[in-house]
Amino acid sequence: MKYISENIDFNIKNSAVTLGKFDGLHQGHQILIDKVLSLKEEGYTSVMFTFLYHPYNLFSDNEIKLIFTEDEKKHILSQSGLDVLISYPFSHDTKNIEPEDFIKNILVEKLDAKLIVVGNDFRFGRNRRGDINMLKAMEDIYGFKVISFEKKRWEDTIISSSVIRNELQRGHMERVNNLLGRTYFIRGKVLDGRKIGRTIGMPTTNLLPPSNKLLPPCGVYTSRTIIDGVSYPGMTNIGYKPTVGKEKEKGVETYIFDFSKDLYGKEIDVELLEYVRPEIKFDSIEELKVKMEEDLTFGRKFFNI
Ligand SMILES: Cc1cc2nc3c(=O)[nH]c(=O)nc-3n(C[C@H](O)[C@H](O)[C@H](O)COP(=O)(O)O)c2cc1C
Ligand SMILES: Nc1ncnc2c1ncn2[C@@H]1O[C@H](COP(=O)(O)OP(=O)(O)OP(=O)(O)O)[C@@H](O)[C@H]1O
Repeated sequence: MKYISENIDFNIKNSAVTLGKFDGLHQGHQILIDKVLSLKEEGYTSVMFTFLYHPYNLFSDNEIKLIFTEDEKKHILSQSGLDVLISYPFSHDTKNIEPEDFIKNILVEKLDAKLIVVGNDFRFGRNRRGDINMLKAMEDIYGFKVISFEKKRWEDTIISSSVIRNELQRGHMERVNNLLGRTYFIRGKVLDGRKIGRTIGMPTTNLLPPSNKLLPPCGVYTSRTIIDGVSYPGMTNIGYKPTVGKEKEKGVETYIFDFSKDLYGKEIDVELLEYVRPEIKFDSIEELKVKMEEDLTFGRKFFNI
């Protein structure tokens, strides 16, 4: 997969392009991705056009945190067969582009779009004035075709990134994973912890996600860790480790069942399955150790191991 970001001087030919923010690459997004992939088989260049920063970040002090960071998104899409991912810089200029100019300057001139694949509520350009009716009205002028989809639902809920972010902030992992249609994960390089885990007989892997990664509430979760394509069950603590001297950053620490290889420096994905309990500040490491043993017993039952 070709990845284009920051650079706005690209020139792609004969494309089938899907447009949007695509945070989470959820089931609804997947319909559009599958469509451009099927058009790839017909000879089109399959493209996802998205913006590098979540559009709200530029205009509010509160950074919008993402279900999947740019790296995680690239990781998922690089395995999908998509030809090109464009993360267009989101600046004041981009925000203020008139929708007609977006169609002409970007979709037609830079992407040579022949097919434009979007959800039926897709809006774009200054004041979100552009929509599928505007795109359809320009089909004959520019020689492209618009393919639009009804918004996919899960049970009674219309799936969207905002709904999933909301559930994630409440720690409703099963719901998050159902809405996503994939398992939420945190990708990162394994860091050195304080190495206290080893001394209490529980070696763990520590990840420190970037500040714009949306994490669920602090607490213990059942998890699966993907290492070199192999999935290992475990128990993950999300939080600040208050018992052993509070960390400044919210971290992701995992005990993997029956695993003893050294993982320092390795890139892993930690998938979260279910919330188990809150993170607790214990009065002693001994009490923490007892609780962690209980977590592992719970986990072994959960995974049937
Ligand atoms: C399953 C699990 C549950 C944990 N629960 C808590 C907790 O409730 N409170 C806490 O302060 N730390 C908790 N921790 C973090 C421990 O403090 C940490 O594993 C230990 O101090 C070792 O840290 P180190 O890897 O930095 O050496 C938990 C860790 C795991 C793996
Ligand atoms: N449930 C869905 N079913 C089908 N298409 C969808 C669905 N949700 C979004 N899309 C389409 O996927 C593309 C990317 O969507 P985008 O990420 O911009 O919106 P979203 O997932 O609804 O997020 P937000 O909650 O931030 O609006 C758009 O073309 C959008 O219309």
